[in-house]
Amino acid sequence: MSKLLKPDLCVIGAGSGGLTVAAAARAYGVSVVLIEQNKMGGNRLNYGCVPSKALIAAARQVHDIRQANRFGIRTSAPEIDCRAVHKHIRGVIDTLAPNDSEQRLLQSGAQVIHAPARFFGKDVIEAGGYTIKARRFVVASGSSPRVPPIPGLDKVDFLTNETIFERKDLPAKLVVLGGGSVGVAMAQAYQRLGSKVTLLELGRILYKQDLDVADAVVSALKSEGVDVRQNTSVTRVEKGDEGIRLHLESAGKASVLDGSHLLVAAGRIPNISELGLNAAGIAYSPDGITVDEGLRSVTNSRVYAVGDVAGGHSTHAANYHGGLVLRPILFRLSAEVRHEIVPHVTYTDPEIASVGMNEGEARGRGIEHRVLRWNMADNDRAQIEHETNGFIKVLAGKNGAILGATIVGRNAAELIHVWALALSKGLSLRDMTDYVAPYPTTGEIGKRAAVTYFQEMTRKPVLRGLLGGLRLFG
Ligand SMILES: Cc1cc2nc3c(=O)[nH]c(=O)nc-3n(C[C@H](O)[C@H](O)[C@H](O)COP(=O)(O)OP(=O)(O)OC[C@H]3O[C@@H](n4cnc5c(N)ncnc54)[C@H](O)[C@@H]3O)c2cc1C
Ligand SMILES: NC(=O)c1ccc[n+]([C@@H]2O[C@H](COP(=O)([O-])OP(=O)(O)OC[C@H]3O[C@@H](n4cnc5c(N)ncnc54)[C@H](O)[C@@H]3O)[C@@H](O)[C@H]2O)c1
Repeated sequence: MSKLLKPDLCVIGAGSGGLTVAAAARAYGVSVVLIEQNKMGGNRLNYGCVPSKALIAAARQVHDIRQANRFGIRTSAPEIDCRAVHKHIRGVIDTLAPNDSEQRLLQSGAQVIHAPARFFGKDVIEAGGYTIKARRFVVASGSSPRVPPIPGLDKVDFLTNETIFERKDLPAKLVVLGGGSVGVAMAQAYQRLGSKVTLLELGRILYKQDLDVADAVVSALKSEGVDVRQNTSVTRVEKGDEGIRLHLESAGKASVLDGSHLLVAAGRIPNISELGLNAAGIAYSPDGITVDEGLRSVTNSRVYAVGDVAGGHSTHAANYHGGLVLRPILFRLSAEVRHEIVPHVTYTDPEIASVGMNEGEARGRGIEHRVLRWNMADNDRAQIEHETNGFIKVLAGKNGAILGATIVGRNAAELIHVWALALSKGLSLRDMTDYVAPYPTTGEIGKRAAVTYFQEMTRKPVLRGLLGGLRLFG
């Protein structure tokens, strides 16, 4: 006999999206039941952002040591202690875990159930011996690694983001399948740590980025020794002498590639199949739960969806979604997702950070634009730091409107903040020149790019004539 709970709000999933909703709702005193079937903190803490960035940080240290001679500092080749690297990754997760813990939610007054949740009606969920009838539901069930239907893949061992960070040893010959944000970052990190990495991509690497942006990363990967193969498909996988053998096809030519390990980073699938969505009349597609602009299910008005299951692709998108759905749920206010203000980052070196439209999108949509560009090589701080690989591209619309910005370079994600704010607040290129930038900083590239928008104006004969006239007055 299951116990009946009747909270105001029931949240499925304790990842970034679900935790944001649950914690904020509790802060307003709303009764909340949160259901999580696996680890608190979801993908971000356990299998995604945190462990991957911790690994990348370790790999960056190795790279920087190898590059130290640029500053006149001689070092010997760094020795990598894989167990200690794993301990560092684990340590970061353990340090951050209390923020997402059950204890913290319990202290806030939420009830946490550890079990798979499933809808059994329009407003009923069952989980772990409880029946939960809530006024509103938020589905924040996230996504899982997509495993492509490659013959033989189901018969060999392969790694995904859910298993690779658990390893205490280094894959000797790592094959990475998929050249999206995850694949490229992992390929570079493992190569830096000492693996021999091959990166396989069906189409082009980082296909959502402009070609010049993606090329900056491809060149960096190649220069560091990663074997990058684009437009390459895997026709079959089997066990091989070294661990795994992949049969490849590229431009009509077949070849064979042996590796010790295979990392599948070929995209994500939303976690919807176990939720009983049909029983609740919740419409869905292969992309996730079908929601309106306010993230409400288009077919069940009691239900909202946030994060990866609602088409988000990042922790910050999940957090943003989480904050947004509280407006209608708690205050009966309207809400609308502004997709154009959500930044995207690829954590390679150089890093790629963007917000708003890129050049390809503007062209594809026939939107009038100008590209304002400033190279890292023309920035004093970048020269000082020997980090000259990269640039900023700002997309200017009519009357100095900002359509988007993409930054390529070390710590680009830190530099995109101001552009994310600009898009969020509707600032103009004039605004982006109208502040004092500290010198020497790489952030100056943004202001320099924005200034180029006004260069034509300084050459206008009318303005020059006016200046000449003013000089006559002494
Ligand atoms: C390798 C990697 C690196 C990444 N790095 C970054 C990064 O640096 N920055 C960034 O912003 N994004 C990054 N992302 C993306 C980011 O991790 C996700 O977008 C984010 O975690 C999504 O949060 P979420 O709350 O939607 O889902 P999740 O974090 O996936 O949480 C969903 C939770 O729901 C639970 N759940 C699912 N179904 C049920 C059910 N039926 N009952 C109960 N519980 C259920 C799951 O167990 C899970 O804990 C990365 C992704 C990967 C794979
Ligand atoms: N900072 C961030 O916001 C951040 C950082 C990392 C990841 N993420 C998110 O995590 C998610 C997962 O990233 P991802 O890189 O796995 O997915 P992705 O969809 O970005 O890229 C997957 C790539 O795999 C390729 N691919 C698919 N099948 C293949 C096959 N059979 N052989 C070779 N290549 C194949 C695709 O062509 C594509 O380029 C994305 O939604 C991403 O936005 C976000």
